[in-house]
Amino acid sequence: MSVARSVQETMRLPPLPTIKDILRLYRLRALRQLSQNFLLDQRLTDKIVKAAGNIRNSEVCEVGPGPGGITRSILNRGPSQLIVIEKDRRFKPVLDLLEESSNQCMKVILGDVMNFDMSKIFSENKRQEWEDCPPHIHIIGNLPFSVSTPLIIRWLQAMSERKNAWSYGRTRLTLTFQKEVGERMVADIMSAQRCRLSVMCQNWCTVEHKFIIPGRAFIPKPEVDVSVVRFTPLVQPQIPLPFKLVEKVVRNIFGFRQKYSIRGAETLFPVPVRKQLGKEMYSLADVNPLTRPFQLTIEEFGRLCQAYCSICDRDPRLYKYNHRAATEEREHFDNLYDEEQDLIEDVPH
Ligand SMILES: C[S@@+](CC[C@H](N)C(=O)[O-])C[C@H]1O[C@@H](n2cnc3c(N)ncnc32)[C@H](O)[C@@H]1O
Repeated sequence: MSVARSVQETMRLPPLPTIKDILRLYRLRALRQLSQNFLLDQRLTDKIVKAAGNIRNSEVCEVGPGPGGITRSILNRGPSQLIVIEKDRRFKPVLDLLEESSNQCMKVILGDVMNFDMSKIFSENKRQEWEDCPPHIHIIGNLPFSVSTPLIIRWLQAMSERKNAWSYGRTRLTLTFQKEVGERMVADIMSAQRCRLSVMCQNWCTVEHKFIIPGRAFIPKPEVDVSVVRFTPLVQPQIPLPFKLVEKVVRNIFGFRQKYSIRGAETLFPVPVRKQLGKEMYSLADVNPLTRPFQLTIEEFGRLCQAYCSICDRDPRLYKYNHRAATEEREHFDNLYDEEQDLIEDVPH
């Protein structure tokens, strides 16, 4: 019998707080005041944890445990360690009770997951080389939608730099998102949902849309349904370039979703040279400028990013150009290139 199993069998977890308990605990009339949607149905919390894969003897970090529904399902599956990171200190007493019953398997950390550095929280012996199998470390969470989407962007960047939890190797993530966001993350080319998020997620990860939880399963019920999505970082991203650079090119190209993709690519450059450099970028990349953004494969985005780099390496000031910057900064660039264009045109051919 494994150590994890014997620990699990002696564990007596306190019952999950009921809706009434939560209302009483927080002296609330309505749960809506907490701006959170809780999952108190154990069949569903078990299903989320199962979607993460086999976590027995693994180290797990749960983000946003709240009253601990998913936490219980994690503990019941026998991890060797569970660290939970919760921002709202009102959940601390409930989580402390769970910690006490967990045979020292669980640790509660009050903190904001957006700025939390996980590069030291797991055991050293769990580290794996990036090229090896993913480590026996899992991150699981049902966070508010307003947190989970910016968080995954931040974490994709951390993965690309092998920082944070990804200093341990290709740590897997199982998270919930608003259904439409989850569908965008896995959207293929030509699909209506294909967007910047699809390209960014799929460039660094294998993304699996596991299942949908109807909004009515949550308390209080959100207006939308919820997707459970699992991310496994790729050994080699399809576009092996810095995150910020890829993000900039993909964001600009999707800036005009229904237009020819070259229209968005042109906004990477100051107005006076925009048409000319946009054309050069597509020619260098050997991509048809009349494709729409959602028709471009990640490989084509990769060639466009490489072409953008070649153009900027010739004139590194271009790397700094941002067509969404404050008017003053943008105009500075536009005037600069306007004057230079005049000079070029004045030179006799
Ligand atoms: C939607 S509730 C879900 C709670 C629980 N996981 C469940 O499924 O019932 C989200 C939880 O995330 C916590 N949370 C929100 N923002 C957070 C952040 N930035 N860092 C850590 N926890 C956060 C909230 O306090 C809340 O407990």
